[in-house]
Amino acid sequence: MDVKPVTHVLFDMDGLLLNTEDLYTKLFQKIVSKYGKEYTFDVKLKIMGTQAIESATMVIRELDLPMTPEEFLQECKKGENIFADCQLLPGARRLVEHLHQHKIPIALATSSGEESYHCKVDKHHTEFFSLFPYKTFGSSDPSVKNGKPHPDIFLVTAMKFPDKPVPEKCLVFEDAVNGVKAAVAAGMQVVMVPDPRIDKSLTTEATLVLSSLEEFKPELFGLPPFKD
Ligand SMILES: O=c1[nH]cc([C@@H]2O[C@H](COP(=O)(O)O)[C@@H](O)[C@H]2O)c(=O)[nH]1
Repeated sequence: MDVKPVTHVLFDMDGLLLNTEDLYTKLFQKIVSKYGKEYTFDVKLKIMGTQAIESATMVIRELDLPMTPEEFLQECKKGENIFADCQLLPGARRLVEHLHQHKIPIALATSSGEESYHCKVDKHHTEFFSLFPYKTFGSSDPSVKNGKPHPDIFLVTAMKFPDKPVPEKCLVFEDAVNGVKAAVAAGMQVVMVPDPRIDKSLTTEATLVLSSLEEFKPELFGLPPFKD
């Protein structure tokens, strides 16, 4: 594990900061059940981290659904209140507040669109996400030409920092294989906190693999250590 010091930190959102992946599974299963299909983890694995229209296109193709991506996204929109009471994942608050207190530049880089972000954040997490001065919403940001696993979203987000860090100085936190691939393609180091169902062989591109953000030691990447 070849670890280099970093100065800027970029966070994925779904499945990394927020426990929305189980909710996505419930939402997608509800939609595909109408066609007698099962939203398996194998299918989910391919879709996690991709942008809305790509997610819809892939699930339709994988499960052979008789609908257009637009129709699928309309169905998702009808069920989006499922995200309203989502929770922060263990370790997320402590890590983000710690970096904020130590004035480490941080940003949010989620493939979700801005509208989807608000469904997840507005009820309980506005104050927490106000700690991120820079945010990129892949599904609704035209400057993100290609979604994860392409590097665009992380390169676009890094350019939002006034001091324009080089990719090597950026550390990405991700849960999805597509997100890790995007970070590596962007030339950034990446800490992966994968769903336990993800096969170990799919985590080898990450700089470091943790089972929870609670395990993270900032000093490993030259960041200020936790006091406690
Ligand atoms: O079961 C699913 N998980 C995740 C996604 C997609 O993964 C992205 C999660 O964004 P991120 O991990 O970059 O925060 C969202 O765009 C969402 O559409 C999905 O479609 N289905």
